[in-house]
Amino acid sequence: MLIIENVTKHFNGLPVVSDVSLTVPGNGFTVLIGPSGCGKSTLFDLLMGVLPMETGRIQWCRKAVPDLNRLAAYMQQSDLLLPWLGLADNARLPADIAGEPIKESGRRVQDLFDRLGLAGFENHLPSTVSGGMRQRCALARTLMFGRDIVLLDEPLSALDAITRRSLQKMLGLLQTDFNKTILMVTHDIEEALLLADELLVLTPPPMQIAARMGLEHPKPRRMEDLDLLAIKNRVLAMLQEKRSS
Ligand SMILES: Nc1ncnc2c1ncn2[C@@H]1O[C@H](COP(=O)(O)OP(=O)(O)OP(=O)(O)O)[C@@H](O)[C@H]1O
Repeated sequence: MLIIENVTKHFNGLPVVSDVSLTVPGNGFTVLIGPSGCGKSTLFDLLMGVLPMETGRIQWCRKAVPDLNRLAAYMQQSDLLLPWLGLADNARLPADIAGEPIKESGRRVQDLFDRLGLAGFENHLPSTVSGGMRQRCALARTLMFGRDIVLLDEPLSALDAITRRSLQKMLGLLQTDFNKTILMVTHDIEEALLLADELLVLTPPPMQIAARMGLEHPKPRRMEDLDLLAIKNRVLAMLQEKRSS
């Protein structure tokens, strides 16, 4: 279980993240949804140890840890693939940096490429494949870190709606097939409702958690589900109210 308690951060004296606490059960999928600029990237930078926390504690598997730097893999909006490397070499980078033998890392990459629908594209350069394929490669690279926790910072926001839906299924695999503990931020309410076990609605800055909703609907989910549609409307109303208050 990942426990995050009382995280606070100011920039230039102004609060950006204000006393945020949340828990992600092992193999859980928690989604943060909030308005643009509410501090989501700052929160992830704090969790990853990129920025120092002013207050806050993190626990993983009942042990206090300073940050998630060595425990979590972080996937961002931009695929950050190196343009001069083929897709398989891009995905293998974390293993290369860790000094893993190429035979072993090559086998792991091939397994991921088979499961993520990238088989046959191992040697393609990023510029020669679609945005969806590049993000699948970025997902494979994230999985190559072999970490138990995955932080997803709007990983699909640069994609068109149809590609996005197919990639959402793939993000679901992180939980069902790869057994990860996942914390994701997104602006897309439907994406949140399709994937989350718990949905946390954020306030405009300074970031606080305005509402916590458990979603026990079996997965895979469909947005046609009337109950999910009702929750979507509730979350939308909440976000609009927070924006205007
Ligand atoms: N290094 C910094 N110095 C000063 N202010 C900063 C710094 N980094 C972020 N901010 C401010 O903190 C607030 C939150 O920024 P952050 O990038 O975390 O938001 P976000 O929710 O990830 O935004 P978006 O949804 O647009 O990606 C913004 O008002 C931003 O201008």
